[in-house]
Amino acid sequence: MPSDFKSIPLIDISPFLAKCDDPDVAEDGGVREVVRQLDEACREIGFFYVKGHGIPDSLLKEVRDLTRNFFHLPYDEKQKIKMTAVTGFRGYQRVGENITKGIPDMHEAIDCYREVKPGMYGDLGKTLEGSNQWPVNPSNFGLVMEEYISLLTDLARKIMRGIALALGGSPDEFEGDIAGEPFWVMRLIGYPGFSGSGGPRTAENDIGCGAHTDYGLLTLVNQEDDISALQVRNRSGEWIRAVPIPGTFVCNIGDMLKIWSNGLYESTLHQVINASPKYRVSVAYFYEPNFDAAIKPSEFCKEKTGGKEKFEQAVYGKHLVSKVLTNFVM
Ligand SMILES: N=C(N)NCCCC[C@H](N)C(=O)O
Ligand SMILES: O=C(O)CCC(=O)C(=O)O
Ligand SMILES: [Fe+2]
Repeated sequence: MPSDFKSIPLIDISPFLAKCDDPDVAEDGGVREVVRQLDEACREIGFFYVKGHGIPDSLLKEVRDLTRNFFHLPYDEKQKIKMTAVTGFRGYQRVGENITKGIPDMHEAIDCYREVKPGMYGDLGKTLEGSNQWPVNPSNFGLVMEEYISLLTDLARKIMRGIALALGGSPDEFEGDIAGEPFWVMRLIGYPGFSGSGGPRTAENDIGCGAHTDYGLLTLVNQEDDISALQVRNRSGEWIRAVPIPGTFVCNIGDMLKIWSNGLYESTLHQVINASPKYRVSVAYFYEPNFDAAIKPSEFCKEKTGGKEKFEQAVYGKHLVSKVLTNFVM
């Protein structure tokens, strides 16, 4: 359960990043302070901002600019990389194609996943087999995105080392069988501005992305600097805004970390409503377990939470595929 938080904390992770791969990482004072802040944010909220993450501001902006420019192209151009079951659900989906709890979301997106080669995970992986579809214009689109993905994969792996320490484990708790071969998902998302001309606002025309939790371990959202649209639900059901803080990522916990920590950390409900007249883009990167990892409450988290398993084991890839298949009707 999240608490009745009213705002989301900002954590400067630079002291931790400097030491996170050292064998004696847990002994450093600066590291311990970052770990304490991570623990508090993950227990009470499931969301936090990070700064001091080392990803240049210029790259964060370039990725958003490429995304925005693509969505501003005519539909004919965008549908050249259309997402279908045949493309392994990779590619472009238009506004209203993604569905959350039965209601079409008011966003368009390009969905990307770590490559899945034919037969790689047997039947489990079939749905997502394929490689990503990048727009051909501008010609560096795919390269920039792949560079970004590789930097974020490394950053997320490091933050997960901090989270492992925050839970009271060893730093490499999530490496090996859990996330030694991390799957990742990335969504380039565009939310049309609210025009006010389509009549009164209803759930059907208002919600950029309906209330949901994320599926994996840790999400890093690169959002627009000047539009506040992402909202996070606290214990009383109030929606607290994750107002943009330029140069930061909004991070949040996914379902697999909730299970692994036996509920010590929560995957918190969130939604997106773009009430501004301006078009909003965001780029959400999801750091996930190994595709075929079976995730269950860890022994030491179980001990800390009364000794009983609160959640059943889940195979990450199965969880993801079941979501993908209900997010789109095709
Ligand atoms: N890979 C992640 N986490 N994607 C989040 C998308 C959330 C919306 C989706 N229709 C849903 O209902 O889950
Ligand atoms: O656009 C955002 O700020 C968040 C998007 C999100 O929650 C998601 O794609 O899972
Ligand atoms: Fe989300």
